[in-house]
Amino acid sequence: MNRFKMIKEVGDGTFGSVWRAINKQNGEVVAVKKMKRKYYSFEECMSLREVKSLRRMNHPNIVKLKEVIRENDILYFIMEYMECNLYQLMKDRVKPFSEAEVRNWCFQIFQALAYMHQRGYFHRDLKPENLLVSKDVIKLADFGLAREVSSVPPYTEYVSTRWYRAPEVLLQSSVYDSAVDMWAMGAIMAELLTLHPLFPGTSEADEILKICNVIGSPDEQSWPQGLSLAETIKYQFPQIRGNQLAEVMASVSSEAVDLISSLCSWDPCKRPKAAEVLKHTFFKGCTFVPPPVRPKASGLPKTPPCGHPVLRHSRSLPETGRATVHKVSNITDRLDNLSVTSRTRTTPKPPAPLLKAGLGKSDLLGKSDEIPPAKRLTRKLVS
Ligand SMILES: Nc1ncnc2c1ncn2[C@@H]1O[C@H](COP(=O)(O)OP(=O)(O)OP(=O)(O)O)[C@@H](O)[C@H]1O
Repeated sequence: MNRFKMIKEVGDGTFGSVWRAINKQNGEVVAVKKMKRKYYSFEECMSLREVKSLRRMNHPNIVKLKEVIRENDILYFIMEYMECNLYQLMKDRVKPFSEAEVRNWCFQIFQALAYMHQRGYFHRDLKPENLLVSKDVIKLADFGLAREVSSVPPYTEYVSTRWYRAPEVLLQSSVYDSAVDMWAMGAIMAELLTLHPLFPGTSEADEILKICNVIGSPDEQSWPQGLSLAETIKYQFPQIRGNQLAEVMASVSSEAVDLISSLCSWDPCKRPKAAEVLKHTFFKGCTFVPPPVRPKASGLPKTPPCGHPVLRHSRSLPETGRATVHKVSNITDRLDNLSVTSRTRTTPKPPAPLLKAGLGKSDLLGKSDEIPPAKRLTRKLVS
């Protein structure tokens, strides 16, 4: 790690602290995520979800993992550096973002989601803190909870931050899919447009209550499977008609409200897929160019806002034409053979316990909301 000069801590999450650093060899500014627990073998690091999923992703709106380094049993992720996260941008704002800004960010994120969902992954912990921004480019980060769609349920571990957690996860369904990311995006979009979290539950039970208050309680018509899930865990939904989303979001366009209400549908099957969302009228005028067929345009200085062809590789690679193509494929190669450096100590260490994101216990059954201690201290518990 002495190749890197640590400049400043920029983030402290449950699993790692993130630093802005400089690669002394080439002067590149990078983000170094230093994991909090120790890793005693190379295999253990390579089986981490964050490594397994991120190394397969090569999309302009997914933060790039450049290197994985294990040194003295400490694991470091070297990532491309981003200036801030969406929560930081929101918390000091008085005036909500314009719809044009929200449209530009969300269009990019839905492209990243369409890409990863089509490749069989879903994120499971979408929240403003995990959406990183540099200028007008936004990228998905923190793949610590990402899952392969093809992985075999039941999914029993604690998943996602409560305010953005889909109802099927709150009701402890052991089978769920990429629709959980779509729910979270509905809540995030609404928060961006109003600067208030849409469902700021103080516990899991309160989270469901907050959802009912906004979209009304589910019934046999809107979500029959949800009623069965509730019955299984002996949970009784409050009977609430709910406000209209349009009332909660008074100054927001009808297109935005329509999209948010379809994303925040009780029934996961009724939520649109990311690829469908890109065609929603809210994104009218935005042009989607799927990554594999993007034109090799001359080097664009930065990610263009929606409405322009998307070719963001050139942002970090200021070459033009053929040279750009060459560099991009180098990056792909590098991702395929992601550089993993491991410097082990000679003294053997006992095997570390497997990384667990948490347990699936719920306060809906009178049990505590088992959130890792660091999460308890976050804004998620502020009502
Ligand atoms: N590539 C990056 N560039 C700049 N800042 C970053 C980068 N990656 C992460 N951060 C910052 O560090 C914070 C924590 O990072 P991350 O979410 O990866 O950690 P974590 O331990 O997995 O967190 P969580 O508690 O959400 O599980 C992020 O919210 C962000 O502000």
